[in-house]
Amino acid sequence: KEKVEITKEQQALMKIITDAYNRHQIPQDVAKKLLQDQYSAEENFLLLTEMATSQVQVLVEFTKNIPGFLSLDREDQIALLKGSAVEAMFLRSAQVFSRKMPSGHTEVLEERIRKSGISEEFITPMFNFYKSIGELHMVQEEQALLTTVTILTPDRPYVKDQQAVERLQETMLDVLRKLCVLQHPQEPQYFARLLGRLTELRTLSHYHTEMLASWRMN
Ligand SMILES: O=C(NC1CCCCC1)[C@H](C1CCCCC1)n1c(-c2ccc(-n3cccn3)nc2)nc2cc(F)c(F)cc21
Repeated sequence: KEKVEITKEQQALMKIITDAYNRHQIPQDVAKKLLQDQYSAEENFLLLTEMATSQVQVLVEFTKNIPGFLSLDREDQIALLKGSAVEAMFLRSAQVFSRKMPSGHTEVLEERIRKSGISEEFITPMFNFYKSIGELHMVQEEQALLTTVTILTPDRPYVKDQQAVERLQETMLDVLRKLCVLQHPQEPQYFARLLGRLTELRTLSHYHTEMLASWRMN
């Protein structure tokens, strides 16, 4: 069995990305807001647009800290951000939902989201995704690297130099793979499960436009 070891450079890379990921949290905690009050479908829709907008700004700031990202072609940087914004938003929502909360809070939060105005057909796939992320019990380094791998997806629309993005993504995947082996030694398939979530994430993100269009306003 080969000894898996994270190099000094990979350690430094992971620290930069994790610190940036933790620094760029959403300003006010939306989970707390949703637990405090019940909002109308219109208010929830507005809250979602506000959260999604601030999340995009957070995402732009975060990508500036991904070593090598700013060396990519400028237009490719924009194509990667545009292509990953919705996935990053659902991934962050899943991580917010999976956070350890006082008992009973997650159930209330789930109920508030179920009743927020999202149409029925999207509720199940969305919560299936949230729960499958929760079951992974990711450490924060894994969360930060998974978001980074999602942003550095070479086959987004309009990306010109896919090789350059692929090289960056490979670098991140190598660190993430080693981290998974070290963090979850009993589960050799953990890394593969983690990447499988990205497929589920992409599918969920295809519903995004329809989810907004079908928001049940009273
Ligand atoms: O604010 C949210 N997510 C943000 C976005 C940025 C980063 C942080 C979280 C929302 C929220 C807006 C108010 C109503 C109720 C939902 N949220 C969502 C969500 C629901 C639907 C959508 N849709 C996307 C297109 C159509 N629907 N996106 C996110 N899941 C959540 C899970 C939580 F634990 C949770 F706490 C909130 C969550």
